[in-house]
Amino acid sequence: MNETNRVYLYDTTLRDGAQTSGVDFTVADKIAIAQELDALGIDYVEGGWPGANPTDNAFFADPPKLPRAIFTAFGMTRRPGRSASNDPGLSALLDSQSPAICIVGKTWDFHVDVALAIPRAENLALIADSIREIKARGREPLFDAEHFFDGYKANPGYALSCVQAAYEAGARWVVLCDTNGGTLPHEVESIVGQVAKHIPGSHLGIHTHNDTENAVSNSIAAVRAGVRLVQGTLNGLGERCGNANLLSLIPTLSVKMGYDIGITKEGMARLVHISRMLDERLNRTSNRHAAYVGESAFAHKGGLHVSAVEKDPTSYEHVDPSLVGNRRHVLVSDQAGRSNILARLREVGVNVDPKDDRVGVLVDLVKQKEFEGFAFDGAEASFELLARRALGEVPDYFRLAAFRVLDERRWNAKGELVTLSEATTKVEVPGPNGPDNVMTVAEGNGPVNALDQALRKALIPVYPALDGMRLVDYKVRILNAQDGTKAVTRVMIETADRHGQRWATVGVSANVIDASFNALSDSITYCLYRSGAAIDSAQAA
Ligand SMILES: CC(=O)SCCNC(=O)CCNC(=O)[C@H](O)C(C)(C)COP(=O)(O)OP(=O)(O)OC[C@H]1O[C@@H](n2cnc3c(N)ncnc32)[C@H](O)[C@@H]1OP(=O)(O)O
Ligand SMILES: CC(=O)C(=O)O
Repeated sequence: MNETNRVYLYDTTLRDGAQTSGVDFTVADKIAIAQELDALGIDYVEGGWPGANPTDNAFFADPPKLPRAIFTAFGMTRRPGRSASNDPGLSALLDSQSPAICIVGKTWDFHVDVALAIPRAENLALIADSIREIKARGREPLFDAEHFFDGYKANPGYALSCVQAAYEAGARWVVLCDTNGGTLPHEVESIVGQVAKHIPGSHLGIHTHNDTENAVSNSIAAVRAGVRLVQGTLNGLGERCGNANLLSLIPTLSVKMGYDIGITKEGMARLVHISRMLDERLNRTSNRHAAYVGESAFAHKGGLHVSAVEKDPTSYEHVDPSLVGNRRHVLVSDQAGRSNILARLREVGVNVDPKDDRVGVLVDLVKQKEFEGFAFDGAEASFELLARRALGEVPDYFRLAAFRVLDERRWNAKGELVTLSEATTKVEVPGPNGPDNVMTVAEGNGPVNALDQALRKALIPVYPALDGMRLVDYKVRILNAQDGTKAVTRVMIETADRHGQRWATVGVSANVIDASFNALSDSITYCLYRSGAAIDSAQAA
């Protein structure tokens, strides 16, 4: 691979990513994320802005050991009226001991006039002096040319003189920033082409924002025009609409465009893990539809798609999902044909002859149920039960004879207003001498919780496998909102067992408690089926 094919990656998750609304990293988060980035093979890891806040100060005071990546501090040029050697902001960066320092500076004449309110020539001195000081102190200087594209459009000569000042003062990388995120790919490609006539591409970088949904495209356009360093963030975090998503850029630059980005095959296969790790740390729901790494990035729903994917996955997949650590999913819904059903059955270990009449019956059943309001795309356990029941494989572990739920709001002994629910269930379970009718009562903080508790009380003595099963998510959706309180509701439940295995079930009814019971009942049945609970052994118990 020749040198011009090498594109360096610079991660700014811990700095620009920290500017995302709702994101607030702890020092522990920063350490864990920096280590993941290093293990992935990112060239530069920007840790934050030493001197800007206590978290970044603590992080830079005791930075993680990164065997591979260049740990980088971010800050701004010296302030007007201060010398570079006596500027408190610059001193904080130099005190951080990080081997590389990236400083942001103005390149749009409008910002120099309005935000800094200094003569334009003085801004050039701010930039050059700061870069020279960093270099003189033995660090690698990088220059983030703020608002470069807007600046270039307004006054190309001045914008160029700013980046040239940085380059001539010794900046290893001059990073052209689309700070407001409004530049389009064709503009980026053309402007970078102009700049590359003055500063070699091997010293140019790109930093884009996603305000027109073009951050990744703009980065690609810049690379095509010659830049050899790309700044971005994990999952596209960043100020306002975010930065270029490195998790999209990495496979695109490497697998599709053939650049050497220093990421090994093993690193590439960790992309899904890294994306989810970040979401877990930030307590955010992962974007199912994220390119490459989303749960749905290789999910096939349309019957025509699945039919072809079954013959050859490349028919509807732009890359092999395993390259980025993802996997293929086949969804079952009213968009399904026989191929979806057969593929899903195979996935769960059921081998049916494709010509078996029951497959057609199951396709019709799924479509009818979806018409009634069920959604099996997302409730895979309910689909598996539906299929296995159609094949006569699921025993009747228990039978509900009746349930009743009471809700009460009252003042408790401490003078607090509390709402409590009480559920009574009557279920028929296998007993040593034939079916037993068990009646249980339980309280809960809501009707579904009370129902869940009452059912477990009845079932756990017979089926110990249910011990440790817990509800982890509960969602209600109104299906025909125009009917107001008479609307049909769909309840989706996610359950986990004590080993951390999770499964999702669905229930539908005009009555939300009834819909919840149906989803709950499927969830319990699924747990029993998977645990291999046998009715005979339950009877023995
Ligand atoms: C495009 C980007 O995303 S750059 C990164 C932006 N990120 C952040 O700002 C997050 C961290 N920032 C902070 O914690 C604070 O802003 C600090 C600590 C850096 C500075 O805080 P303060 O000293 O209170 O200043 P404040 O944030 O109000 O304003 C910034 C000042 O820097 C000046 N300034 C802005 N850019 C530059 C620059 N490149 N070079 C020199 N001075 C600059 C502004 O003109 C302003 O000066 P003024 O106070 O004389 O008007
Ligand atoms: C430096 C930076 O974050 C920007 O210009 O957007």
